[in-house]
Amino acid sequence: MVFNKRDLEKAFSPRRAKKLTEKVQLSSSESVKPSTSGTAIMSTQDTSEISIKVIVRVRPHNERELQDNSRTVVEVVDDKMLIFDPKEHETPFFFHNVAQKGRDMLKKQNKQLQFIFDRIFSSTATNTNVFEGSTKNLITSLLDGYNCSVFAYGATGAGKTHTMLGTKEDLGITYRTVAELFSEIEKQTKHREFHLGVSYLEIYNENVQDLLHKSGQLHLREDGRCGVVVAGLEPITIQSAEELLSLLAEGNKNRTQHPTDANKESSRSHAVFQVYIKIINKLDSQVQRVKLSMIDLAGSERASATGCKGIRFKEGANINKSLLALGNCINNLADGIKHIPFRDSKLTRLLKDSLGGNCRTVMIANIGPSSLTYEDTYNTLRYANRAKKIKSHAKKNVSCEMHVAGYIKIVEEQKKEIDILKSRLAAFESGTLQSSLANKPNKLMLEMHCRLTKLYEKKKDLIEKLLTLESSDKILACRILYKKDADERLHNLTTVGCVSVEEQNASGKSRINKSLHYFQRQRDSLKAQMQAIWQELCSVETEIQEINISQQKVKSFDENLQSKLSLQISDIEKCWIPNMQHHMKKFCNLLQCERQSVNTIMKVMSNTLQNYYNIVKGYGTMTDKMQLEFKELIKLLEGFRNIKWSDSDTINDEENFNVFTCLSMIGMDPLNNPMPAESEISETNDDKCDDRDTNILNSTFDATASERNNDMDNITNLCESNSHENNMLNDKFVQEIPREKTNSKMTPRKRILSDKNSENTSTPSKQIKKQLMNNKSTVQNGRVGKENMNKQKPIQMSAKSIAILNKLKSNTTNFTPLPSRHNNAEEKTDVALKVIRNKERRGLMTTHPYHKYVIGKR
Ligand SMILES: Nc1ncnc2c1ncn2[C@@H]1O[C@H](COP(=O)(O)OP(=O)(O)OP(=O)(O)O)[C@@H](O)[C@H]1O
Repeated sequence: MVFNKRDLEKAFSPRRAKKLTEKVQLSSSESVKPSTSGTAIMSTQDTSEISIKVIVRVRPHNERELQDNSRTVVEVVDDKMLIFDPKEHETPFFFHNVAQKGRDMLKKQNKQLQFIFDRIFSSTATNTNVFEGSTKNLITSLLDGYNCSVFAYGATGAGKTHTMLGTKEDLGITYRTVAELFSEIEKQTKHREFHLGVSYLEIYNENVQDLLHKSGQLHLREDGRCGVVVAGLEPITIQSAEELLSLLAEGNKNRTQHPTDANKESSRSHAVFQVYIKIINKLDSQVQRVKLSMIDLAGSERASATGCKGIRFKEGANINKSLLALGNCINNLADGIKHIPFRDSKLTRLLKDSLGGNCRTVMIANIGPSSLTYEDTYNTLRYANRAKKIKSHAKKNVSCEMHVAGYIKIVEEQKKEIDILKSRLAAFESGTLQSSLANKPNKLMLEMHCRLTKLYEKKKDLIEKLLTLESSDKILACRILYKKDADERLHNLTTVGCVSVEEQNASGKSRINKSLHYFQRQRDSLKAQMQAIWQELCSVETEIQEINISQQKVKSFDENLQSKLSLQISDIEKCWIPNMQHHMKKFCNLLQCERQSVNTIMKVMSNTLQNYYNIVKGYGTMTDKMQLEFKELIKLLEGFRNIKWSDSDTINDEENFNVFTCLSMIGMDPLNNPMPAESEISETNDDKCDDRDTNILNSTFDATASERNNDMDNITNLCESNSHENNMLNDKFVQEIPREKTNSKMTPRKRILSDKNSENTSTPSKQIKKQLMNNKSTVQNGRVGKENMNKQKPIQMSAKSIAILNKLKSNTTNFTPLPSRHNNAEEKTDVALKVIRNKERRGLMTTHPYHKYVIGKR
């Protein structure tokens, strides 16, 4: 069957199209509004529907058209609108030399049809312009995974081949598109891998032939996955756009071309150039397969125009047949009719994807400008106008291989994970789990950890309280020690010889005893508090150990929880340090106070002794021995501090020293240690006062006795190195030493001074009594030096003073008093001494001067 112009016009008749549109509008609720801008307005919500992009290109006049002086029937208004068969500039019609109104009735009326397309290229446009306005943007879609098609339609000699293939001077859009493709691929090779293959085939007389291989007739096959494929077609891999050029040239050689009246190089077949691209994403191994089809259709032709006969005529008929099928498909697609007759021709079967399927399509309608091709141009424009309404359903191509590979990968990973979990579960059930899973805290573990945290907090709190109490206890023990020292000093000075019990009681001894009792009561209270805290601490420690044991039976804590507990334990151990520091501060303050007291005592005693010395000397009762004793005393006073300091290095009983200075750390492990106070102070409650004091101060006396005994030993040694005349003084110290040195408990005090080495065999008390009587007589006889009389008049003196006085009296040698230091402290001391002496004289003194002074100072 040969199709002529009437058949084609019928196929693309706007009237027919109108009827079909009305039918569709009645049968479908979806309405398609006519496009006025070249872009169809989609009424559906399916955004994947996109219209075919329709581009019109007007070729320039060819030689024949120019020679015939034909009229231009296409006027390009702008890049989107043209007017077909525009009105001509009318020359006036004259009848009998009179210009007539109205048109020339002999002339055909101009159609003046306005067409709007996506893009219109005038006759001056180059292939570069066409490429940039048509297929350049397709490359992005192509590499995004969309199939793309470009086909050139038009009458024979309208410039389809020129647009698609071009010339050497002006390469066509096929080459330019592939060149752009390679350019884009080059930019994406870092993340994606590309494999390109090209094929070039022709449909000639309804036969499919491979233009790049001599393969004979090929057959089209429907593939459910990939659509229509050409069986036996062998794509050729290319690496650059330049390779494509040679391939196209080679293919074109094989293409069926014959000269016709309309076109010297008329293509008698539909040429289909396809680029197959396999894209592999390097990151996730995703594979995409896309296809770019570029089709140079054979031109529709009128037999009269081509002048073809015979074979050429048959060719033309086949061409028209396939184009007619294409027109029918386009009409149905544009009208939204479900049945599309793709199978009517091999061309439509091959273009199935490009027109109505998964593809982004660009149609380039080529037209001639001349009135000589008036009908062809008109038909082509109507054809293109219909094609605008076609909507394709483009979607991204994602290879099934990617899904399978992805699923395989996921399945393998999950299998590995299941194996790991199974092995962990087995280990957990067998109780040998050491993995990180085993250490993950569960609810029970978290509860245990929470309880342990609270217990450790409580333990720290209790230990801090215990250390505070222990510090207070040690300070109290030290104060008791100093009180005992004061008592001893007082005792030595007030219980000499004839001093009565009343006088002794009237001294500061009873007050000291009261203080001692008070301190002891305080220590008892502290001890009771420590006892309570200690018991609480023991119960907390027991609970901690129980939790630890039960927790270890289940499983150990994970690293995080364990490190938190370790931190708490470390905090508990460290809390000893600030408490110890605080205790040392208090202890040093106490030592400083005591040192000041002792210094004051020494000053006062030195002044007193000097006064007495002067009195005795004034009375002329100073003996040599007294004077020697005085000198030795001065020597001792001078060197006393030095000896003290050097002795501090000789402390060898470190444990006893630590009793006062160091706080114990046994609270850290209460279950394996006794309470701090119990470890240091023995419990005996025999006597009320002395024994009790002794018990309380067991540790205290041990420490200080040792220390002091060292002092005494040193002093003794020093004295022995001098002369035998020091013996009396030595004996004085020596007889005190055994009380502290040999007994941990305080022994009853010896109140009689003995001097075995003394020439005088009488007891010191007797001597004192004797001397006291002598002094009394001396005083009564008024033999008192004027100087001394002016300063003081001793009427009543304490027994100790009298004893010292007698000693001084026995010293007959002259002694120059030490130069007094004129400073404020000494002046104050002198004033205090005067007050004391006056009291002594009046017999009003009820306490020891030192004691009163010191108390007043404090
Ligand atoms: N835009 C243009 N600029 C310059 N010359 C053109 C242009 N378009 C077409 N021609 C020329 O017109 C002639 C016919 O063009 P072409 O062969 O491309 O037509 P065709 O549509 O492919 O015809 P057929 O369908 O018969 O193959 C050629 O000699 C070509 O060089």
